[in-house]
Amino acid sequence: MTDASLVVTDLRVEFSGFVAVGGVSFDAHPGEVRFLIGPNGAGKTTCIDAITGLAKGTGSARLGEKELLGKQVHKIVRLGVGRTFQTASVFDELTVLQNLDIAAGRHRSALSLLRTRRGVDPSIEQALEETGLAGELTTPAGILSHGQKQWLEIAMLLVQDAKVLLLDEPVAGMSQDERTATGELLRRIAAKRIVLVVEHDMDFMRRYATRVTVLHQGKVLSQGTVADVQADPKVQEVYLGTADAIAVGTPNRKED
Ligand SMILES: Nc1ncnc2c1ncn2[C@@H]1O[C@H](COP(=O)(O)OP(=O)(O)OP(=O)(O)O)[C@@H](O)[C@H]1O
Repeated sequence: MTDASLVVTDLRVEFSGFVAVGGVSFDAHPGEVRFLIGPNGAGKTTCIDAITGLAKGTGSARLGEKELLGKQVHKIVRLGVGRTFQTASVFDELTVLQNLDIAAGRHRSALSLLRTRRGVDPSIEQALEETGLAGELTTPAGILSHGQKQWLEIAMLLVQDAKVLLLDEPVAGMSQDERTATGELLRRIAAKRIVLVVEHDMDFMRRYATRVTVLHQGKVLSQGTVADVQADPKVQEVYLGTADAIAVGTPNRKED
């Protein structure tokens, strides 16, 4: 839960002289589902990497009064900034509850593992309810569906009380039903947290984004509501000739 905003100003990331992110500014507030979109190589993941300390960036990325750039990864996590990766990173051989215990920094004895329900922390209980995984407590993460694994990752961030959730392509590879469930989940968790979603899926973006920043070649191409960016000729030009062009340029036919 947070009242603070994430404000990124003139973010710049270079890899051996190659400018991957060249002066990007955007902000994200609690209560909105914020999207970062753009073609392959636009710099979306690198922005998240810089905010979370995995890539060295210059400029500024502030969470409230706190500057994140230049801090070590674990210190950024401690400030409440959590992220997911394009491939879900859960422990396949452990149960859903064990994964959440680890995320919560809790060590559960073998005995209490047998009496699972009784020993569930309120924060874990809440994360399970919020992500729809309450019925999967004792399921090994490895046999969860692709969508459920992503939700487990999000649940792990929730038990850590993440104030900022940076989600890298959360619906990639999901079924239509899982996408819808994920969109609803993002809306719920965004009510009191900052949620920034990197996505390629334009239908999903148009359905759930409150505001969008479009990146292209490391720079902000367009920024605003879904309607704003859809109507922007610069955006249409960049997506022209790609599979995404139709989705950006025309109303959503599948899900509206
Ligand atoms: N560690 C790295 N070393 C060198 N170049 C990198 C590194 N990480 C990313 N890049 C380059 O920076 C640019 C931006 O990459 P990034 O992964 O941020 O793009 P993206 O918008 O997330 O793309 P995608 O949608 O394909 O994931 C790309 O040209 C990429 O090849």
